[in-house]
Amino acid sequence: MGMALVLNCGSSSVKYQVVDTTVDEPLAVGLVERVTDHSEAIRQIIDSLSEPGSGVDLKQLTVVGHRVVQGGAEFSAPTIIDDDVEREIAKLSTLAPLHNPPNLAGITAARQAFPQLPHVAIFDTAFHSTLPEAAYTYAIDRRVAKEHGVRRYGFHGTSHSYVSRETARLMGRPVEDLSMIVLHLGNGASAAAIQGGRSVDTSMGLTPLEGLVMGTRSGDIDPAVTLHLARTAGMTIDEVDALLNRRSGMLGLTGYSDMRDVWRTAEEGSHEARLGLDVYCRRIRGYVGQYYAQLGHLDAVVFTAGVGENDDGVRLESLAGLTELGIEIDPDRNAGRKKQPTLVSTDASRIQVWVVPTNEEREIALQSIAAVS
Ligand SMILES: Nc1ncnc2c1ncn2[C@@H]1O[C@H](COP(=O)(O)OP(=O)(O)O)[C@@H](O)[C@H]1O
Ligand SMILES: CC(=O)OP(=O)(O)O
Ligand SMILES: [Mg+2]
Repeated sequence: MGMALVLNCGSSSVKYQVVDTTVDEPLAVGLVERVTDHSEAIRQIIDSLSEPGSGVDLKQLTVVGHRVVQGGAEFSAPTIIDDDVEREIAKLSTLAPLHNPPNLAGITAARQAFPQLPHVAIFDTAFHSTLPEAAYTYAIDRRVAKEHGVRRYGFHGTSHSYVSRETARLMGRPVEDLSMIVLHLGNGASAAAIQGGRSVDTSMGLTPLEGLVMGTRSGDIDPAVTLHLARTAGMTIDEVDALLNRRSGMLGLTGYSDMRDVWRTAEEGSHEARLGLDVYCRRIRGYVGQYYAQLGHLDAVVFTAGVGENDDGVRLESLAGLTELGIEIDPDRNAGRKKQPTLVSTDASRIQVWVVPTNEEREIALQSIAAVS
């Protein structure tokens, strides 16, 4: 039992929740957008929670839980934060350049605001620590890989873990008996193959750049694209980094990183927007096929996060044409945004397709409270 303030500090936003384990709904939930200064954002959050009528008594807090994206090989469990842990998280920033720096800024500001409380880091990478060696190993010189820690880590683990357990519960079967593919499609996006509740493959790699097409990130490309741009276009490493992480994906293809804008312009007749959607959905379909083959048996495909929960067009198009593989969406069940878990496959579909809203903040709260109990 306990009460947690959860901070999910992103590159441009801070999401927060106050969670009491004895209550299903959060006591407070919010989002501060267009954040440039995380100390300032956290001060704003604390001010608004301190107001009478906020529904929260901050004196009741027992822990502050922080989302940290990259935990590297060091962290595979919830970790109580001290100065050493903060330094380790800072060192891992090169392996999650859009994420660990804001995560850390949030930790520093919150430790100053609540010095008397324990602070716990919950890592995106932790759930993927079960990846088999063959799934996390890149086919490069193994001495170079070992010396520089080059391997696949995987991200969005808190979401993949929560959503896979929630899906098993909804299907009325033990998660230990199920094989599923979870598609976390937010601004960042990743697929995970989950067997018996354990992650056995995932599309993000050393950093959150690999895999699916995302809002501003390219996902999979030939690594020689980087070399080519450096050699023939004279781009620096930092320029290529910014290109692939910040100016690619849907933004690079269509001019918009938000799927609502992409659909709108596609419907207005933009060829680029329509092509962007085709590239996005084709990549998802490819990963579903790949993970289906790796798992050998599949019970469910699950959509979650901003795009997965809200974008019926992406769901429909990415799983189109898979009836022979036992995957068939029902267009009527699929239609619309899903605020609640929803079965969207036909009754004839051998493999169930679900939309299950994620709740990273609640999961972080529960894990943080457990870590200090
Ligand atoms: N109604 C909607 N229809 C289609 N896409 C949506 C809708 N609402 C949100 N999205 C998509 O969800 C994305 C944000 O997803 P989210 O999971 O909140 O991302 P993050 O946690 O990375 O900020 C937006 O960029 C947008 O593409
Ligand atoms: C790891 C990652 O890509 O996170 P987000 O989707 O929040 O950007
Ligand atoms: Mg997210």
